[in-house]
Amino acid sequence: MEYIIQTHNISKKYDDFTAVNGVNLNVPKNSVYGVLGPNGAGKTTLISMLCTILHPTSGSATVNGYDVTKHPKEVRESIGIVFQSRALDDMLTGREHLQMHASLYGVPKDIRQSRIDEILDLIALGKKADEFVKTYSGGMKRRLEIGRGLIHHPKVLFLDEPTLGLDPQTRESIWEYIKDLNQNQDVSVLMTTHYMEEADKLCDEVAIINQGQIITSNSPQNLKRELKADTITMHVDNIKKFTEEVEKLDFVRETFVMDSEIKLMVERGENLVAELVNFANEHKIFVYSIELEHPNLEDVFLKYTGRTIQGEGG
Ligand SMILES: Nc1ncnc2c1ncn2[C@@H]1O[C@H](COP(=O)(O)OP(=O)(O)OP(=O)(O)O)[C@@H](O)[C@H]1O
Repeated sequence: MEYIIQTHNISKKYDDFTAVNGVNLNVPKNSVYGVLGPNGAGKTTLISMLCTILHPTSGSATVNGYDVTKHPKEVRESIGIVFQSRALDDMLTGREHLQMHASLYGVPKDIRQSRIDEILDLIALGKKADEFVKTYSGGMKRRLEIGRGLIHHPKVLFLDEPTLGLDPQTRESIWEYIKDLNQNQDVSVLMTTHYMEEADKLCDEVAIINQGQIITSNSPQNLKRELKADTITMHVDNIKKFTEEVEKLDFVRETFVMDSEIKLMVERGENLVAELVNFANEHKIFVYSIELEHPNLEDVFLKYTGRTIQGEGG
């Protein structure tokens, strides 16, 4: 596997406080990779080191094959950065922001105009491209910031909390946009988030970071699978009898009965739905409905840290 970002025991101390503690990351090329963790976990510190904004206290990292401490210039040329702090000037237009950035990032003059048009097309600002940023919606501003990070065709885009503070609808449109960028523009994306749903929808792989350390990493799907805790909820006509019978089955780990519904904790629930309906029929029990739920990334976080991610002030 080819990796676009690799870190080897990278650490950062602020005086005596260790914000990032011996992190090893392997980010596959052309993936969307999520660094997940509560506020203060060390996410921003970690990506700041990868962007050459902060110097590691120890350990090393490469981005696009370049060492972040030995070849910071080459690293910077390889990356686009969209950080949390909004840095748009209300009194400039979207196009002017892109013009400024293109010149800052040394996009050659003869291709600057076409590059700006290309990015404007990509971020779909439409007529708003020539209006002041102060008239933009939250989503438009975020798209402009992302477009600005792409003006010099970086290989890697760093996104720090890309949808922080945005409403659910705008958030979804940014997600689609990031996915599209990754798939159609061959941009690898490293993003931080404390929104589990965001990581689940967007990321090919995630690393869960807590108190400066990676506690686990894998695809969201595998992380959830590892929990082995699917829930099957059934609504049946004779709950008492069904509960008695179903509790005899080996694959049923636990049951919870609520009114006329029973919740069964099982592993790999997708293989058991048909079996449970047949089982009920064999016992002359009518099934009104059956529903399968997989655990979410929030459950994964809870398992590894013993607390919820949002409980940390997210
Ligand atoms: N310049 C600094 N000096 C001292 N401590 C710092 C500094 N910057 C960050 N920290 C501390 O390091 C820890 C990690 O901070 P960091 O910003 O990397 O976390 P984060 O996971 O990005 O959190 P958030 O989601 O809130 O941005 C926090 O406890 C923070 O208070």
